[in-house]
Amino acid sequence: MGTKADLRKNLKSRLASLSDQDYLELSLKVSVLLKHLLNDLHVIQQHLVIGVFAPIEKEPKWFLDMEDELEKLTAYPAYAKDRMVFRLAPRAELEITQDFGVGILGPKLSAKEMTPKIIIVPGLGFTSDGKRLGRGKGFYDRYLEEASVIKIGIGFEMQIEQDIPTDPHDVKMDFVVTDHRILKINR
Ligand SMILES: Nc1nc2c(c(=O)[nH]1)N(C=O)[C@@H](CNc1ccc(C(=O)N[C@@H](CCC(=O)O)C(=O)O)cc1)CN2
Ligand SMILES: Nc1ncnc2c1ncn2[C@@H]1O[C@H](COP(=O)(O)OP(=O)(O)OP(=O)(O)O)[C@@H](O)[C@H]1O
Repeated sequence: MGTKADLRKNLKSRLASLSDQDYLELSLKVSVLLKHLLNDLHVIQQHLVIGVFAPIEKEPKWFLDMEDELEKLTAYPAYAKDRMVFRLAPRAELEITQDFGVGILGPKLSAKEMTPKIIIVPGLGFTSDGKRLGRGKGFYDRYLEEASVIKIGIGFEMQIEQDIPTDPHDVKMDFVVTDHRILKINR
């Protein structure tokens, strides 16, 4: 098994090879399965705030098949003194920010800070037993360390690895959703 850095490079080039059309088709499949999982978790009936993300690069467009009611429950990552918090906002109210050092859509500073009950976690790679490889900044690992929250990793089937090198601070997912399947991790 290589290092995290090697694996990141490998996964990034795999994703870069996805055509725009495949990216959209696979995203739609991810979104359909994620919708089923969120229904099973009674997100809308129970008004559970859900931490999501504004996709960058080839992260799945998880929202393509979502119900409109979900928009009232979405909270997006925001930078706060070196750590990440979540602020409630519908997708239409996001604005471009450079707060994390790269241009990403994020909530306005006036948006209400919330503690999500469920977090949709982006990643460069996942394993079927819930390991995750992120972009190497540690924002999610540091946030998830303190939060007792249901963690749903999402990515394309091509991002599923046999194994991923981990450090003690790496946090495991409770579910991994791809374009093919919903993996429930038993821990
Ligand atoms: N969509 C999305 N939102 C997110 C994250 C994420 O991974 N994806 N984050 C997850 O932490 C946080 C932001 N942190 C980020 C850190 C690095 C990069 C990034 O694109 N890094 C480049 C390298 C840039 C550089 O180091 O100069 C890269 O990975 O190619 C993006 C987001 C919160 N919001
Ligand atoms: N719980 C933590 N406490 C302290 N430092 C941490 C913690 N989690 C991660 N870090 C630090 O963050 C950096 C990046 O960690 P790592 O390579 O595991 O990130 P990642 O999981 O790929 O990224 P991300 O979580 O942002 O998507 C490392 O230097 C690590 O020491």
